[in-house]
Amino acid sequence: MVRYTALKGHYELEKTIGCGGFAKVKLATHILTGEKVAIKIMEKAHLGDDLPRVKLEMKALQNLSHRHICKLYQVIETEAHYFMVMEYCAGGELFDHIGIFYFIYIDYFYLLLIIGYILVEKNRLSESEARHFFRQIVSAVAYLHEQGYAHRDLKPENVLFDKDQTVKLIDFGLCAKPKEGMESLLATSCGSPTYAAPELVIGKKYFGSQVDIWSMGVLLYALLCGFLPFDDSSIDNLYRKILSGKYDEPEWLSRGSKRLISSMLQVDPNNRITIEKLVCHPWLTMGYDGPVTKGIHNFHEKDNECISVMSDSYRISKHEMWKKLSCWNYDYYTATYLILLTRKKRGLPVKLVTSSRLALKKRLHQVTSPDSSHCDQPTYLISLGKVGLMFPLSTDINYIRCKVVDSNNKSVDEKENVFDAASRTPVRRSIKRYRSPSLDKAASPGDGVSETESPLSARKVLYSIERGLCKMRHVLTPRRRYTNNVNQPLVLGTKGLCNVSTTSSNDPEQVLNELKMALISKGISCKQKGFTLRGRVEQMTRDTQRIFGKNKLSFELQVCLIPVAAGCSQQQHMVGILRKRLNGDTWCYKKVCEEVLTLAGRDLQNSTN
Ligand SMILES: Nc1ncnc2c1ncn2[C@@H]1O[C@H](COP(=O)(O)OP(=O)(O)OP(=O)(O)O)[C@@H](O)[C@H]1O
Repeated sequence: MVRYTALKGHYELEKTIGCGGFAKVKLATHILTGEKVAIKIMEKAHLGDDLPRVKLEMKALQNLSHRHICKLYQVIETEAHYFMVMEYCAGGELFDHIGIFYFIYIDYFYLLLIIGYILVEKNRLSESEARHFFRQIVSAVAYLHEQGYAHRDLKPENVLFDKDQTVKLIDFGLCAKPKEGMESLLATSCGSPTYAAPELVIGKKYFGSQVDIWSMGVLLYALLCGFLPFDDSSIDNLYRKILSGKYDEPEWLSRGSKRLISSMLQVDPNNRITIEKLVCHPWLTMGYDGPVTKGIHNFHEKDNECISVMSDSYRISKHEMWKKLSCWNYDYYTATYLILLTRKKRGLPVKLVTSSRLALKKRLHQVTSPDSSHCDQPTYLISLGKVGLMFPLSTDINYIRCKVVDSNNKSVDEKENVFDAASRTPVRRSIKRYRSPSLDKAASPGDGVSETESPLSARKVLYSIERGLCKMRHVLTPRRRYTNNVNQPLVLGTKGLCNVSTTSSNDPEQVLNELKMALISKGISCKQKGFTLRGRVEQMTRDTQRIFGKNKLSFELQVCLIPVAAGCSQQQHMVGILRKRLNGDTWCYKKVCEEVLTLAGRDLQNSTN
């Protein structure tokens, strides 16, 4: 794994959650607040001519502050990389709401259950669901246009959800802010072909606001229909369809939604609905008090509580703290402040990890060399001057064994602590002392080193660390997920299951095996880590091309458990498949998932009949 030293001490990196044409996006924890963040990592060497695009995205996000636009917290530039630390959108992509609806069934006994699932899991949204999400998208785009920006890459992949299912717009790499305002024409052809307006397709000059309206029309159509209005595997045919402006109107669309879609998908941009009219369109206001709201968040506001918490933590006056913050440098101060403010707006406590906890965490970050020879759990050596301290580092430690070692890594003392899970206090179980010949040699008689005593410095270190061990366990344990063992299926909560396909199987291993077989038989290379399969469509055979087009794609399918009721036992869980697109076209991803899940379902049924 690549180590990014610029993030050390401030963020703890976790898994990769997305890849784009320019960036890798990783999940991370902001250490001071313990909040999850997404870090977009871009390698300068790979950016080439796209460097201005990255700079534009960073600048735009520093200026924009809206409830439905993913918030930027920090920008870090090193010799080799750009890092953008952003709000983490844990709820997946809008696309997951459009749905993948195949499921795995076992036998006829479950037929009724299956019919139930068919009714629940569908490939398009109801009008009221679509309205709920689309109002949020329109709100963000109206704000963008008001600020003089056009997004120019609106598509379902760029509409994410946070854990409360609130829409967050991402990927401002193609946005434009014309110097003379939104009334000036743009010339750069950009965006995804399927969502591109006719004027972009023919390479005419265009208004940014008008191409965004067209893309939103395509998006709304996809939400309500479950497929695209203009689609073709040949790009020439696709462009021909876009320029004709002709698309099917399925019979389930209401008259109101047909009218709205048609007003957005006007080939002549001058006939297209404007954003001012869109926010109060009757279809969008139906069932709501009024037009789409602005939803502006003033993140650069002065909040005395957040400043006070930070000034206490950094041990500087509130005045000094605000002076640093109000420069809006998008450094670690800005990140901490914006995260605290976000927490406050969500009604969560405004607090930081205390300095003693931080000191412990810092020591953890001094970890230099993993060593597994001393203990059945992995052991790490932390350098503390002349002596080192070794202890097993694990997130579910109920016991910690520390060992003081000399500069040659030889043990001079060892302690063992068993934590009483209820009281969270350490109970010393045994102390085993080592006699180190090297220390013996080095120690003068006055040092007090004897057969039964460790050197003073080592003892001091041990006792000081011992006091902290209880806290360390506290720091490490609360953030455990239900299970962090990759060899156990992940247990999901009951909320926000939009990207999970349910199955009626109760055997996660069996589902995993069938999925694996299905991937392989479709010619998709797959890597397994515990209950997660990472699939890659890369080397195109004629067969895979026929099914998936020429797109490259990577995605994850994770077999997980879904509790049927809160606090239920393992037997009362349903087995589900959590989907995550990592890279590549979403419609291709949808097709792949459908094919694989159907095939796995068929095989499962055969194996149990
Ligand atoms: N804040 C976030 N929270 C969760 N996931 C994210 C976040 N930002 C990005 N992602 C994931 O990472 C993927 C790539 O991010 P993004 O689109 O910003 O990268 P990019 O290189 O600019 O992409 P593109 O090639 O489409 O322009 C997204 O599709 C999404 O799945």
